[in-house]
Amino acid sequence: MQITLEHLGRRFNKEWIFKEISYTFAQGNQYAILGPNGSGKSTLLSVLLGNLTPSEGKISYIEGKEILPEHIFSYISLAAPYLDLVEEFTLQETIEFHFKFKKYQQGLDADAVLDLLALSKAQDKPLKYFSSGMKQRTKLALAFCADTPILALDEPTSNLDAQGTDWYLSLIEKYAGNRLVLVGSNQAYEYEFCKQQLNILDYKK
Ligand SMILES: Nc1ncnc2c1ncn2[C@@H]1O[C@H](COP(=O)(O)OP(=O)(O)OP(=O)(O)O)[C@@H](O)[C@H]1O
Repeated sequence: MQITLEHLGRRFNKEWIFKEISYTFAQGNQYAILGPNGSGKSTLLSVLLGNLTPSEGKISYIEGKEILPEHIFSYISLAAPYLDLVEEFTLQETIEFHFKFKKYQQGLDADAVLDLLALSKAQDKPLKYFSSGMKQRTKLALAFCADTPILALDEPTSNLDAQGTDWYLSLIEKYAGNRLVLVGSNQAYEYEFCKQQLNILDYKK
């Protein structure tokens, strides 16, 4: 999978969030998208993932052949604070529902995802009774365990304690190696492993 941006820009009303991004993201690499609060990290991620259209420029997706932006969602796993889970579902139902639409990474199944989460006692609990940290762990596990070439993580350790952060870093080692990883962040410990870094502030005009 390769994502290529040519002179990409996005604005809301008259405010340009970023302009003139020409950049190539390639599979097997990890990219940190950096910038202070409100600078546009989530906006850029949303454009990269086909959830927002660019205001100018071009974005193309190549996976052997060109993929149309309207089809790119099936190549992506996203974990983000603004992504809602179905609160009425139990953890078991959440996992089963998610993997009706995405394939498991090789060697994984619903039990393995539960083991990975280490929340087996909460297996039959509706997510509305989960703590914010338990919900964040769930979102991360679903994203890491799905077999998609693109893994997008916006503020991946939000609501996680120190143990949860270590757990997240262990998932990066196990399940991110051969994917195109995008991390929107301003916390060094959650993106330090990213060899490529792109700062939104370099694309303000
Ligand atoms: N739908 C929208 N309509 C108008 N303005 C928006 C919209 N979405 C985002 N913005 C604005 O775009 C700018 C960038 O927001 P964005 O959420 O991308 O920043 P961020 O870098 O991810 O911030 P944070 O680190 O706080 O999560 C902000 O000024 C925000 O108010």
